[in-house]
Amino acid sequence: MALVTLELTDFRHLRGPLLACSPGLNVVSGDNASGKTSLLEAVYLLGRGKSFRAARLEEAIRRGAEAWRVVAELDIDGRHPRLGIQRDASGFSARFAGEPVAGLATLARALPVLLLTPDSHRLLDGGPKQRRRLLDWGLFQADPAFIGHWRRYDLALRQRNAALRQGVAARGLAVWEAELAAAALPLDAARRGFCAALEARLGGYADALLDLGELRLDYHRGWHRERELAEVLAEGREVDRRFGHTRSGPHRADFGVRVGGRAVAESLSRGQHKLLVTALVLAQAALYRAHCGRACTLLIDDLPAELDRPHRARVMRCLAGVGAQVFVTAIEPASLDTEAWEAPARFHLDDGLITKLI
Ligand SMILES: Nc1ncnc2c1ncn2[C@@H]1O[C@H](COP(=O)(O)OP(=O)(O)OP(=O)(O)O)[C@@H](O)[C@H]1O
Repeated sequence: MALVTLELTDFRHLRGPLLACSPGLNVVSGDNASGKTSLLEAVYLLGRGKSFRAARLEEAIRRGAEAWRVVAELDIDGRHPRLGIQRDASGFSARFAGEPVAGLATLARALPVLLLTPDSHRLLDGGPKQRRRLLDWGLFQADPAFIGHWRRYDLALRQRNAALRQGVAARGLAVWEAELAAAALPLDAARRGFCAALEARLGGYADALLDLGELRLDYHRGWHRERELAEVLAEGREVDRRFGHTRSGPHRADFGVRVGGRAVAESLSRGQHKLLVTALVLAQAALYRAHCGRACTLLIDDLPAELDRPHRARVMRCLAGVGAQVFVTAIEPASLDTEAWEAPARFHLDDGLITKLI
């Protein structure tokens, strides 16, 4: 799975010809505000249908224009379908292989993208939502049944929350609690298994990038580890009523990384933090490959930031070995060691104008 070509129309200030991408490394260089992050944003939008930097997609419409469009030719096991997205006055729409796309799941399957930005440290030291998303994206890709488990649980959760707010009596709540507890089981089992697989890969990448010593990934399922969820929900009814929502269950799941027995937030430098998050994303890309038998597309914004030359070289070597299509941005392309890559594509940006360097 890879982007073969990319065509941008009125997407922020980006302009230029159809871009022929490498299935391996793509280096995107340019000064500050030249459009490097915008280029990654366009690719991310193709695979996720959401931006990582703007809540409102109309913000990306070039000033003075009425719509933006991003179209790519993909390579999926030798087939070459087109994937196109646009945001115009009527909203966001997408087409894949000539058909309108109804949900984001189609985009995510067509172009699996993973992202690393200078803000990605939040994955480890921010709230649990991003970590749950990481697990669920991986499971969504790896296990066709996962989305069904997730939807069943989500529906039961919304029903119980609505019942709590409507003051439904205990007997009525118990019906949703039984369903919630049943729906929680496959979700929890899938996440637990995924965390174990992620931990196994993470150790290898963390060793290659950081020399930290023993590293643990602790999975928290979202309710007391020795209790049945139905019991916990029944006991917590009155407090849940006051809060207006369900406080226990897989929607509160999380994981944490510990190094030498200590939480990472307490013990690592910023550079080490970045390397550990990089190791986590590499582990995710490797797992995607192992589960799906294909490459995903890795987007890395400002790779050199906060890393010294030896560590940048280590990251580039690990990236070359993970078997993904990679887009990296850098102000100075010479700061990236591309020796391990065959025929990287190089793009340069100058105030939004993209040129491919030969
Ligand atoms: N809707 C838009 N229309 C036109 N130009 C836009 C729009 N949105 C953003 N820009 C321009 O894009 C520029 C920012 O681009 P971007 O953040 O992609 O640059 P960058 O190369 O990643 O920068 P840095 O290296 O500083 O992070 C801004 O200067 C802004 O003027």
